[in-house]
Amino acid sequence: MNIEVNEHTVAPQREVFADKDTLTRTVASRLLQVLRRTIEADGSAHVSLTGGGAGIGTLSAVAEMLRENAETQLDWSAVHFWWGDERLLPARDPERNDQQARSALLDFLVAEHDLPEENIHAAPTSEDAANPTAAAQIYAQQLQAFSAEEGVVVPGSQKVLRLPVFAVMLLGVGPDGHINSLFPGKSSLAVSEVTTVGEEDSPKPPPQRVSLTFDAIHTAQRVWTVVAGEDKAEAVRLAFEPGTPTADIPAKNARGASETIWHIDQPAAAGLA
Ligand SMILES: O=C1O[C@H](COP(=O)(O)O)[C@@H](O)[C@H](O)[C@H]1O
Repeated sequence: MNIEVNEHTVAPQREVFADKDTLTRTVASRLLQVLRRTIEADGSAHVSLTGGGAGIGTLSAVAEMLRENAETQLDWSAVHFWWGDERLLPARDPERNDQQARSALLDFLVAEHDLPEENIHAAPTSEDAANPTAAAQIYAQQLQAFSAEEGVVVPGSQKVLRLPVFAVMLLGVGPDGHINSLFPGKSSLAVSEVTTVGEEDSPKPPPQRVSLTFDAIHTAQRVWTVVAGEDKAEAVRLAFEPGTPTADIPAKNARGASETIWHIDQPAAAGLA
């Protein structure tokens, strides 16, 4: 399978941090700044969240900063949360990315900062959808309901997708180089012109998942990877090595329409020159 990197998106910058804590606190602070600026400019802001250690760590860091400093407050009623991928499990299952995000930050925002429940756009659960394909269709409809009428053009193409414009899309990177639930060698990598795709057989449990596609990722204004830990070092090295096929390391194609930043801690950056 040959998957082309979308060269019309922005090539990645990378920033290396001493440790995961420094990384997550820096990204949390930048996220708050971008949300504030986007709300000022557009009246609302959409953000796509990720699961995984550094992704959830970033949300915990946002919560910590809000508890520490009233200066960081913003109008949370104007912020909408989505997910780049989700595990097809029952609603309250602790393995769901949305449940982990709720524990780290979202429940706190609802309770203390007037985030409306309806701004939390969880992907379908296994109670909502019988299989990943059905879940992908339902999630696509949820996204479409928040699309501008004219849709969003995938950079460098005539493809128009119906989804909100994400001010920021956070992405974790697995040790195998996966992002969202786009795993190496899977047919989901080649799915285009739609926003979502189902995965029946993820190599990382649980097997059934729903994910945004590469095309959907490329419409995000800012794509920020958050990568921590020595088990990610080989995936990070390969992602920045010119000849690596995207089908082997999907994270190579983690690129945004106006900004792409890899936030990497020292252990994960060990293989970089
Ligand atoms: O399964 C998933 O894994 C990735 C990365 O997780 P990590 O624990 O290796 O950091 C995550 O980004 C994705 O959202 C999640 O569903």
